[in-house]
Amino acid sequence: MLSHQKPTIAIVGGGLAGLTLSIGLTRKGIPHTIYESAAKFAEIGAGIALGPNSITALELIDPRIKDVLKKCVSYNEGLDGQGEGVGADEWLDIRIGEEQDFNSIITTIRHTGSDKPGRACVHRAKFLEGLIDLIPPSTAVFGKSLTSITEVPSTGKLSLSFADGTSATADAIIACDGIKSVARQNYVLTGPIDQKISRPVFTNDVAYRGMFPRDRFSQIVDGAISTGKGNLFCGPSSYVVMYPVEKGAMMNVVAIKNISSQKSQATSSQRETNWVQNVTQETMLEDFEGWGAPIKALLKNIESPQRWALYDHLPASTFVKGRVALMGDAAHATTPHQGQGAGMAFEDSLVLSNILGQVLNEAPTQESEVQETVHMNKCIESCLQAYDEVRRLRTQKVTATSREMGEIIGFAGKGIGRDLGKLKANLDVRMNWIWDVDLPGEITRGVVIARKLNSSV
Ligand SMILES: Cc1cc2nc3c(=O)[nH]c(=O)nc-3n(C[C@H](O)[C@H](O)[C@H](O)COP(=O)(O)OP(=O)(O)OC[C@H]3O[C@@H](n4cnc5c(N)ncnc54)[C@H](O)[C@@H]3O)c2cc1C
Repeated sequence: MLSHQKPTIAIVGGGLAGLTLSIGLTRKGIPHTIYESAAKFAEIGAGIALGPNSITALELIDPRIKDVLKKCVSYNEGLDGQGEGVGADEWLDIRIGEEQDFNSIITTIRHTGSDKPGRACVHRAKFLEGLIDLIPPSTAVFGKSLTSITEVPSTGKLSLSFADGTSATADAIIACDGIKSVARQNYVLTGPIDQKISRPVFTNDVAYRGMFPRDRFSQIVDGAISTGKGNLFCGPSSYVVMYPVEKGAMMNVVAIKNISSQKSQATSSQRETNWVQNVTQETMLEDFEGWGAPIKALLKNIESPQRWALYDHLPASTFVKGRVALMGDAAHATTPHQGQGAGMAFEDSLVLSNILGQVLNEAPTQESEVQETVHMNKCIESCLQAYDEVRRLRTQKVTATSREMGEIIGFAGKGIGRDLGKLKANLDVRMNWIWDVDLPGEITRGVVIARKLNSSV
């Protein structure tokens, strides 16, 4: 009797998607290797907000992530270490950012009816450090920049070629190589209609980022903005969001401007071919003319400002080709307006690691090595198809509604504009479908689909 063959899985990219998938696969006992192009795992020193769905996904991927979060998560001020207490359901205060009426409140967006706090924020680099500790040693190989994927008919394996001239083989490839994904452009989406879909699309939004020690922040805004919770200020075609990170020691600030109406020299898309540009403070401040003094003061205190062009993806017809799947930003990059890009990557990791874990582990042993390979490959394909079916529509809806969110909080929402009553009515409920997802139910749905596909001839 043959022993049961375990597939080898290649994860391309060790960002938040690749790392959480690796943790999930490890928990399910599925061997894998991460191929990362950089010399080490790295994240930028900015904050990231995690919705209730994101926290649930992380905790279900591996309960040890709870401990990682405990060490670095920040909740609204006054809540205990579990994020419980008065105001635990609050996500963001939405306020007017313009000089006139500065700081007047439009609404407080809340997440009600769940045990998860409405707001949880982490410092990216610190959170990443904690995740790295959960990856078994020798799981990752660095300096491996994927250039192409090919099938090897003689062995039934997939071959990964890297920029340094080396290659590797695997039974399945999960591409977590980010918004500019090579796997997306060169392997999964190569059909005639995929040219535009496979590449990132400039959304006409640009972002500026700042991080301030809490006391310094209070001094700059002269106490006008609370440091105890998340605040989002709205302005014309723009918004500025800020929230505490590092247990309240630091304040993360992100200022976003939609520049589609700035027609000065060339079209905005022609101008934003550089993803990150160094700009002068004057250029940055021009984008926030007419804003309240505390916001302008914050922007003035961002040293060496950089302007990040924001991109997302048009909806792909599939995330999967054979035994290669796209995950995280490689599959469905989104604007940050709903704070859900990483959250969707965590949900992907949870669903995919569980489908693979359950369905691969229950596959019956075959009589010959050849049959074993054929059966295992079919099983992998079924799992990836099921992942695609469960994850594609939800994640693409997040990308679409995120663009809408940007318009709404920039006073340009269709049928909403500057009507504060309509704005409140929309914002109060728009996140619920994202936050209230039944993740265990989604896993079960995926497993059922995979089993069904696997049993069909
Ligand atoms: C301004 C801004 C604010 C945001 N705020 C939030 C927020 O508050 N909440 C939230 O949930 N999300 C937020 N996001 C989105 C979030 O940052 C992303 O969705 C998330 O980081 C995607 O993770 P990823 O692992 O899929 O991709 P990435 O982080 O891009 O990681 C890709 C990895 O693959 C590697 N790689 C790339 N190409 C190759 C290759 N060819 N071969 C091998 N390795 C490769 C890279 O080095 C990298 O390590 C925000 C995004 C922006 C721009």
